[in-house]
Amino acid sequence: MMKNVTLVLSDGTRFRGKSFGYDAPVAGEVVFNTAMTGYPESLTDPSYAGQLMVLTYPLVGNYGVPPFTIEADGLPTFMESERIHASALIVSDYSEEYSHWNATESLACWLKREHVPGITGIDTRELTKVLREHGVMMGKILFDDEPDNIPEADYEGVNFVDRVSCKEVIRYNEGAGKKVVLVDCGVKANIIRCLVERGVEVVRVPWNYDYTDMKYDGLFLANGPGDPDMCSDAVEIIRKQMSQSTKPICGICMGNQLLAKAAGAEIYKLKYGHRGHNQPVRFVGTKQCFITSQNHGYAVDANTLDFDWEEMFVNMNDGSNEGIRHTTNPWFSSQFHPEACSGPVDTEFIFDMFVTTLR
Ligand SMILES: NC(=O)CC[C@H](N)C(=O)O
Repeated sequence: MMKNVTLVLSDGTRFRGKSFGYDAPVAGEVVFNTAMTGYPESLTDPSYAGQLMVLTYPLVGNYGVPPFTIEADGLPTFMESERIHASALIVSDYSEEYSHWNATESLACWLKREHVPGITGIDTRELTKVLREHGVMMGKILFDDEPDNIPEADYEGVNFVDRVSCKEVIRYNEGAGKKVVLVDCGVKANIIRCLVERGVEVVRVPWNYDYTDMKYDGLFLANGPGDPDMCSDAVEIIRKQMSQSTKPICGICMGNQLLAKAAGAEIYKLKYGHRGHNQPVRFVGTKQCFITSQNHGYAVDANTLDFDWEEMFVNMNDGSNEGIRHTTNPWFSSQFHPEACSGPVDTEFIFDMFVTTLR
């Protein structure tokens, strides 16, 4: 029997639903994602740490969950990390039946095993309208048969990157050729896969590791959860690296924000963020538009970029920054996810640009 639950937003708005995942109350930042598919990838994306993920696509669970297998290179075959990072999943209509060639279990089983609450029967269209008007809010999932005795969650003041980053150095593709230091703020596996596939050696280091005395050919700044202002240690190290050499640097999402901060620019919080598979971005200086996969709540204030930096991509919906580049050095980054997983793969050329600059 599914238990009755209530989702309570910080402005007091309530939504009634049923629990289909792990039965436990939870609090976090409520954010919506407009993608039609990709719940295994999104749930395991470490950038969702601390967030209750609302899917606007109504029917969820109908293709089940792929197996958790690990490849010879140490990366999961179908997931973006070792576990679910989102604090909960909120859907309109959970499908108990599932069918897919690669499914080995249901979404409900997976959520239960990973101790992650999932709720269904929520009017996600109404909920999304509330979040769009008000902006993202903190929220709680409460069980009707239990008193509200969980503490309010904090989001902005928490260093989620420190929680999800690796704790020691991990190497992939050793001896392959050009060596890339990957700063793990909460890296998605497909960023590593995209680098490994292009024949580079990847040295994955914790977010606050000082790599500036190491021997390597390029620096890659990964995605990660929470407020980039929590990562000043990483910013200082990037700044040190930029003052020492003109080695190539590339960043994705949190990586874009950290590179911008290292360059002296400011970050602000978007009203409700960009999460989904169909965010249009324009490649500045061209008439090319790409449909991109995104998951971020903060953005770079392009007006605060120094004279030797410029915008590389701009969001065509709201004009916000989607990437920056240095005017002379091979330093650039994207706010969107060129590695997809899930979402369109049209911007994977960012990895080619980076690997070309290494050579
Ligand atoms: N996917 C990411 O790297 C997200 C970056 C940052 N946590 C944000 O929300 O903007």
